[in-house]
Amino acid sequence: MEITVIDHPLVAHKLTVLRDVETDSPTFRRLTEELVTLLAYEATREVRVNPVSVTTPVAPAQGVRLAAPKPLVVPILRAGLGMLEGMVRLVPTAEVGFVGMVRNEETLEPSTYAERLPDDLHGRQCYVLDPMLATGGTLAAAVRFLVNRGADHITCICLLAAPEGIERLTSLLDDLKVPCTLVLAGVDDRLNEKGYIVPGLGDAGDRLYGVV
Ligand SMILES: O=P(O)(O)OC[C@H]1O[C@H](OP(=O)(O)OP(=O)(O)O)[C@H](O)[C@@H]1O
Ligand SMILES: O=c1cc[nH]c(=O)[nH]1
Ligand SMILES: [Mg+2]
Repeated sequence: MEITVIDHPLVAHKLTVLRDVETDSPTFRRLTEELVTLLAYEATREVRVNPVSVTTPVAPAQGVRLAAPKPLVVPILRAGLGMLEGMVRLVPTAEVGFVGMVRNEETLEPSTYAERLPDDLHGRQCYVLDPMLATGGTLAAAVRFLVNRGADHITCICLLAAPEGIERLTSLLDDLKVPCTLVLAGVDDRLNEKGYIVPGLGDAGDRLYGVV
């Protein structure tokens, strides 16, 4: 798996404010969207395009347009939903599918409670959105789900990861037959005994939408 950690002062600045326990939900939501737009610029470097010709007011010109089928953006509910606007701002013609997953806070195992995706993903480039890659179980299950449906190119966009989670994700997806890349704003120190990223930013879903 190809892994890119974005090294940019604006990303570092926004991530720092996002982490701050004093940052309120409206600001957290806005910063999440802004960060995703910055990460998406790098994450879409391999998006498929076709050559096209257009005519400018002055002369014919050669260019490119996004290829069909359209890219599919898949936020992992709940917290990944906070990343959706920032992503579709950059790729407005993308389609959007949804997967709802929650991690059991005792066992740290993910379970899927909702899914609304095209049945057939053959030939689709998929962009999976989830702010937190902690143990890696949730993201690995989501990627596996999309590949089993036929997706042939996966890009995961996360804000923060733990080194243990990246290692586990890589090993869980070791046998994947399609290209899979991971784009991140930062890699933190470790996981704590509750499976939270340290220093992290706490529970991303709760900070976006409130404690449930
Ligand atoms: O890498 P893992 O150890 O699997 O954990 C990461 C997952 O945990 C969080 O979601 P959570 O289960 O809290 O659901 P939520 O988005 O509804 O808050 C986060 O958004 C990831 O989906
Ligand atoms: O640090 C963490 C780990 C899992 N989920 C979160 O929202 N934060
Ligand atoms: Mg949560």
